[in-house]
Amino acid sequence: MGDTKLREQICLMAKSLYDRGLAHGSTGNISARLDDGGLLVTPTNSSFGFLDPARLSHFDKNGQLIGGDKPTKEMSLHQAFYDTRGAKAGAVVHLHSHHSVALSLFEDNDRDDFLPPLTPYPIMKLGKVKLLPFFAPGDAAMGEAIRDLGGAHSAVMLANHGPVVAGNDIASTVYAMEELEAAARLAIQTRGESVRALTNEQIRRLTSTVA
Ligand SMILES: O=C(CO)COP(=O)(O)O
Ligand SMILES: [Zn+2]
Repeated sequence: MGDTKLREQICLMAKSLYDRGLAHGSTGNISARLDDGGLLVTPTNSSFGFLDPARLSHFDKNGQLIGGDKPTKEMSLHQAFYDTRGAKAGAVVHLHSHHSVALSLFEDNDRDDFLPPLTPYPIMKLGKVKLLPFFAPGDAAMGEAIRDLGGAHSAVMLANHGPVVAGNDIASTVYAMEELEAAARLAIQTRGESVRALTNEQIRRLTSTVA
């Protein structure tokens, strides 16, 4: 996407997340690829509700900061997804969304498949979400942890911190993130109840026809 349009889209998506309580205070960050291989990134300590398109951090295709405010302190996290997922990664979104964080606090999570398989869309849009250990905001070690996954996951959950999703473009990445949060919410609401989860066969069919 071109510069002007992408700036507008990042700010529009960020405000939509903020308005619905998915990105409170100054939490979260977004990055997205420009047509020329550069990156637009939300500035550090900015609120998703009040982003200025003209002040987004702008990196050229060689990773040099060439404009805008100081970028998010989670650049290592974002860069690790771009480096390991290649052309599949056109945008990365990180949030501190409430239900995803809440679900990560329980001891009995499946670390290789964080979300219980209750409904189709999270499976279709995210695949298996890897649960990673806690990393403090700004810790470059989380970038290394993503690199260690070798690009196998489009979504990870940082325990006690927040989810990170990479996707083809800004819109589909935000939508996938919303699936993660909705699935975590459903998992919490049904926790301890005797629910009918999707069967392995149903999951297999969903993942073989991902759209
Ligand atoms: O989510 C955040 C830290 O993990 C927000 O950090 P930034 O304000 O630097 O983007
Ligand atoms: Zn964070």
